[in-house]
Amino acid sequence: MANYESYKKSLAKFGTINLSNLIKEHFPSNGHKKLSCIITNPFLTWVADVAINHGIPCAMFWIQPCSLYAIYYRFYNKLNSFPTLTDPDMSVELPGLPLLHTEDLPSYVLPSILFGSLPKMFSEMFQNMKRYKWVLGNSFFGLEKDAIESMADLCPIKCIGPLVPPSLLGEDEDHDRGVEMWKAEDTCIEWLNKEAPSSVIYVSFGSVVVLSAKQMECIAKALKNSNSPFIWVVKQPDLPEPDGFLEETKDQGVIVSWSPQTKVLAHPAIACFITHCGWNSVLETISAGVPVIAYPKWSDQPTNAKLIVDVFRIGLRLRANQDGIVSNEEVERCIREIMDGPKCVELKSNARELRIAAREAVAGGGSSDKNILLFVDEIIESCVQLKHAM
Ligand SMILES: O=c1ccn([C@@H]2O[C@H](COP(=O)(O)OP(=O)(O)O[C@H]3O[C@H](CO)[C@@H](O)[C@H](O)[C@H]3O)[C@@H](O)[C@H]2O)c(=O)[nH]1
Repeated sequence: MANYESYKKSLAKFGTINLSNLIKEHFPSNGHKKLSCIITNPFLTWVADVAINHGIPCAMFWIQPCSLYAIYYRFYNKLNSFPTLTDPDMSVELPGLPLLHTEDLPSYVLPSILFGSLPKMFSEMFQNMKRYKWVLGNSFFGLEKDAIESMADLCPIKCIGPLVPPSLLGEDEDHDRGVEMWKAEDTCIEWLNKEAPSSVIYVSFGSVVVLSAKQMECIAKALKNSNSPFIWVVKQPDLPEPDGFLEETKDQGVIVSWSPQTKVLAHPAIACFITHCGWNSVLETISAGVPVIAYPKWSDQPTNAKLIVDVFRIGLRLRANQDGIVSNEEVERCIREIMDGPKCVELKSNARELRIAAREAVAGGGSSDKNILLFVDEIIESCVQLKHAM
């Protein structure tokens, strides 16, 4: 953590100097080329200060759900009541959101985790939102309508998402751009091609979460007992496994260290996604129309799981026992329920509807498309105003 703190400080110090130099060099104040806007993410708060110092309007691109934006804004500006050390289990009632119990709140607003580098940064940022002329969100209006509307008079957020590879939204794969964090094992797609439609469980916990050996064993046992084909992304070098798991499941599933996730989710053989609920994974599963088994760990993930179950209505949530472990029986229960249970049809149908809604949002004339055009118009407008003021 000490290293992370000094890394952050040095990034802010040298980032400020370098970005300022870059602007001075390429867009000098007496030159004819002007920077009309800087877009930054929420984790580089110093970028907004550089932009202000150079008289350039700044937009913040919020990369988690708008619901989280609303929660943090209200929390850090003390607009509503949140759990405290003396009342740690209170439920939180906020406009545009379902009633949030402690287990649904982002971990950073919990009284036990209030301190640390990220809460400090969020606190400074959310109390200084005037530095941003625009806040853009990686979501879409139809998905989080109530939360978005609840912020309209406070500090509006305009959604321009979902920002997922175009192939997930029905476009040609050639249009996909982006960087892969790690080299994906594409062979799992060949394996998927041989599986029946809607039969495969996909399991992945994103780039950060690492599960305990005990937890991995429970998941392994559940996958084996489900008798369903599976793809499981395991980043740890050693897979803690119950005796004989690899041998006994060699014809049932595939374990990869990193998958081509968006291609996997778009594949017709996928039936459901067991996920830690990172927001990118959530947007990807929504765009692919795949129902979810939610296993949130920290940060925004508990709230994302709440949204998945109670707002988007496309999934189920795993419950941990008193030791903090999700048992294999619990995982098996949710697998049975999502594959075959009474709610299965409804969850699938809701997921299909959201898939359509996501495509409509980014298509010409859709809500996200309109917002991005509006954003561009406003940038042009602010350039004109600046010119007149000079
Ligand atoms: O085998 C894999 C596993 C994941 N992915 C990709 O990796 C990304 C993972 O992103 P996300 O689902 O958001 O998870 P994290 O990497 O854990 O994201 C962090 O950042 C997110 C955005 O702020 C937060 O929502 C999460 O809580 C936080 O853990 C996605 O695009 C996946 O498609 C792959 O390509 N292959």
